[in-house]
Amino acid sequence: MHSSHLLLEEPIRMASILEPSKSSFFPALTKIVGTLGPKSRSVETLSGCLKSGMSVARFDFSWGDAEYHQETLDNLKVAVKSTKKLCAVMLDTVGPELQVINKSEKAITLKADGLVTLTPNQDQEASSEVLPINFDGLAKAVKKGDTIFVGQYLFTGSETTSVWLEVDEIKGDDVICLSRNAATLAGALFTLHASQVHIDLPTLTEKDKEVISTWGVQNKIDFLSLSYCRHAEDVRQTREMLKKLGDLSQTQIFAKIENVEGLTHFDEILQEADGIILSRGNLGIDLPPEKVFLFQKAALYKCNMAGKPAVLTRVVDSMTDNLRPTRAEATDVANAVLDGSDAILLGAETLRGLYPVETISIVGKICAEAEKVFNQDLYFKKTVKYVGEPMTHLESIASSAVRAAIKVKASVIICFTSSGRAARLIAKYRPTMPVISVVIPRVKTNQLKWSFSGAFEARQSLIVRGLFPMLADPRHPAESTSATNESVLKVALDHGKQAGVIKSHDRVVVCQKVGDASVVKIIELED
Ligand SMILES: Nc1ncnc2c1ncn2[C@@H]1O[C@H](COP(=O)(O)OP(=O)(O)O)[C@@H](O)[C@H]1O
Ligand SMILES: C=C(OP(=O)(O)O)C(=O)O
Ligand SMILES: [K+]
Ligand SMILES: [Mg+2]
Repeated sequence: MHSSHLLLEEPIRMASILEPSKSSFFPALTKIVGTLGPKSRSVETLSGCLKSGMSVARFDFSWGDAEYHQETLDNLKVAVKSTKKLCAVMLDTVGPELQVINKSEKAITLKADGLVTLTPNQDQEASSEVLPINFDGLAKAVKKGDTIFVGQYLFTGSETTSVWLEVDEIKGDDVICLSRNAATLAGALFTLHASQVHIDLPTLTEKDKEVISTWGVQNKIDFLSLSYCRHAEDVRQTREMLKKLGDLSQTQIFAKIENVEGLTHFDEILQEADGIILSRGNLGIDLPPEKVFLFQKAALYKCNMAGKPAVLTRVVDSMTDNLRPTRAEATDVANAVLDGSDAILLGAETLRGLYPVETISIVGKICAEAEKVFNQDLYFKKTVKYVGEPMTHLESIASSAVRAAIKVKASVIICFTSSGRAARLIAKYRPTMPVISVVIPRVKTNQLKWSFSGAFEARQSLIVRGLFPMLADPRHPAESTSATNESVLKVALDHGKQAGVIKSHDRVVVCQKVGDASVVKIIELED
């Protein structure tokens, strides 16, 4: 059993597999993003989600109005306060998503080998023969033989509510399709995916812009998930827009790659974006099944080398209705970690699933097991080689901190940072222990009032593998004199001890600036 991503050089003792894992304060280094909805919006459930390891909450504006999402977010804030677990907020756009309009919400039955017409005429009632859609350019975009997929929002693939259509004929603005399987479309929202077809709609729609500039601004969103990102220009335009929205100039843009168009422009998109979401729900139907794993591995590698966080979606769909993942899903979660994901995004599982808390907990446990056998040594060498020489000073410091921490078996790395850059660079080298990133607030002014930076930077590390933020007291001056360094370090150590990640006699690696010099120091605790 030899795989370069695994640290299993010796044949492992089978009995050791059965040894129970030690529980720790941090369920896993890998982060979990939960999509919030009907089954995950009470304060009680949200508290459970936070305690079991969700550190980013995703609000998907493909459905639901601003008021509904606000109620959920307000409950989340209550849960954050009572559990004392930080959680970042991600707004997910609608983008050029095609949807079936079923006003009556009556169930629609489609027969295998039956014909069904997709029409932009929304005055027509949805029925077994006609499905009205929200886009009038489909007839021009597809041709006979193309594949179109219609499924329940966040379809899991195992429902009988999704249908595979083959384009049979184009008639004016209508597209007549042959249904390849029988299905009953039940529910309020159906999305439509035309495989490998360019949809001539903007990546950021008017509705998206409105939601971002109202709901997004009010809630100071940490992340914008840019659905159906297809070009680097999509990210640049979104960035321009955010810049004009006050605090949102600090919002990070995560480009969601969901189709072949995004895959084709992946390198340029990665350069512009702050992070990437590999949206396997849609990619899994846009790509031939045998190619999905290849894109996953290649894209994660590129994100890792660029030092940008990568999020993978759709890992345990079957847990929407079940307490245990399938064997394939359980293995898939572990492989996501070994392939280099920073975070796992749960969709239907937390949104409308029966077991949101249990799902987060099980995914976290699988991630933690996989992290233990991740071949950090090989990964580290590969990354150093990729970066080449000369390294920037900061990158050299960051990689040295990780190397030192592993050599002395440190229990944590404590990294001082204001912009978050140093902590992100440490995470890039995938330390095997948690990194407490102590974000030192900086005073800023817009000539009207004073405020402190740091909150965005702290929350934005909640999506990066291994980083656990702590916001330092703003009364500590930002300049790094040795007296302030010592007092902030003491607070960080106390925080680590309270959390149970640091014990007496542990070694801790600290990365900070002393005067003008960046230093990595190793401290050994007494009691
Ligand atoms: N307020 C601070 N006190 C002590 N050291 C700091 C502080 N802020 C950053 N550092 C250290 O300075 C170096 C540069 O880190 P970086 O995150 O790029 O800083 P900045 O926030 O100034 O961009 C790193 O070694 C980091 O640990
Ligand atoms: C998360 C996904 O997308 P959506 O925004 O449609 O839920 C996905 O396709 O994997
Ligand atoms: K969406
Ligand atoms: Mg999707």
